[in-house]
Amino acid sequence: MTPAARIAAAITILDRILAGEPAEPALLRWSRASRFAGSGDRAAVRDLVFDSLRRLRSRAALGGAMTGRGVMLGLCRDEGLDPATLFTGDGHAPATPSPAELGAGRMPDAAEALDLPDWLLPLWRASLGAEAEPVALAMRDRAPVWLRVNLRRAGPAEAIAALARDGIEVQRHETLATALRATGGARKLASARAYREGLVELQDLSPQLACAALPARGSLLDFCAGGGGKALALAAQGAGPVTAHDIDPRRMADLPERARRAGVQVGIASPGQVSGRFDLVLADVPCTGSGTWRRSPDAKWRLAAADLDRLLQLQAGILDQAAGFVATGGHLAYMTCSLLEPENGAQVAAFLARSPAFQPVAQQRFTPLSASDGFFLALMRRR
Ligand SMILES: C[S@@+](CC[C@H](N)C(=O)[O-])C[C@H]1O[C@@H](n2cnc3c(N)ncnc32)[C@H](O)[C@@H]1O
Repeated sequence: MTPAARIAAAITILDRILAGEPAEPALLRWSRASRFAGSGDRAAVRDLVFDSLRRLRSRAALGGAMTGRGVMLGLCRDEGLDPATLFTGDGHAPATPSPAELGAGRMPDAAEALDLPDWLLPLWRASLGAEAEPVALAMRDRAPVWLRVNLRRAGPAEAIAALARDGIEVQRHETLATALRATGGARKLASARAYREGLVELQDLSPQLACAALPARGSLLDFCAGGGGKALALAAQGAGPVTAHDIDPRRMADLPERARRAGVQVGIASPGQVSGRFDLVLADVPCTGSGTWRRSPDAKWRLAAADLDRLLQLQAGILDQAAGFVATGGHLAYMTCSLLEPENGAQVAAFLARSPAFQPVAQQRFTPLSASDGFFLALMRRR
């Protein structure tokens, strides 16, 4: 595909997303209907779509319309490309822009330039204070790929060498020995030996830092285990026995295989079948995901105030339930991948106010300025 044909494809996909289709199915539908597109084309079209979604408002302002064409004309202006060289109307290229289209673009206003929805902006500012603008701007860029070295299988040097043999270059984090940032060849990871044999796992730096700050000794219950990323990290750090639980067991379907590959033991508890008390209970609750909008940028535009209200209630209920499984002297770790204070500090403050058996131990918010994805951890202890 020519660069112009890739832009035309991105226009089609963006129009579907703007009409309400989620991004991943829209990309998949295009891929299935475009057998002529090679893997390089698919990756390039995906990047065009995701880069545009991260910067949707500013690009639509620059391009003069909240449409696939408007957003792609905005990309040309943003990146200093002459639209006339890509919007040629030749072959599979997009049609030549009309004079009205060419005249419609303008500079984004202050809110558009941050690429956040209007309704969210006051809450974003209240949550992040002086970091609100730099974090919003960081969320407009692609997220880095981070790997976690699984110390059960290999040390960092061995993992780095195995990755290098498969053409994957990494850089070590300054303080966390198990965290490696992929700087080249990340697309080859799924087939790399280091990944297939469990020497490394894909895990963002922020949850890695959060897990490293937890007391990983004794029994662990991961109450909202999902795919089990945190349970695996803590098992590798030495927690055990480890029990994974999720209200939707299908979300844990791959966990036994992931645990086998990682060389750790994880027991699976069916919904409602958890019993006893644990030294450490994780409540990695469902949240807005506002810290991970670089990876799922369409979620930024789909979130509504009513979703946040519903999530706040769900989180409070899960915290109360999970707290019931913490042993005396044990710890409760509340985690979100959100940057919004009502889901983070305020949720924890309300829990502590209604749960005198618990005392706060530590709280930390991670952002792209200090770590990688937006993430929140509160550690509490049962007296
Ligand atoms: C943020 S995800 C967990 C991600 C996971 N810990 C990981 O590291 O990959 C939240 C999970 O909470 C689960 N969940 C939602 N409501 C729940 C509830 N009431 N009890 C337990 N799990 C719940 C969801 O099914 C979802 O898998």
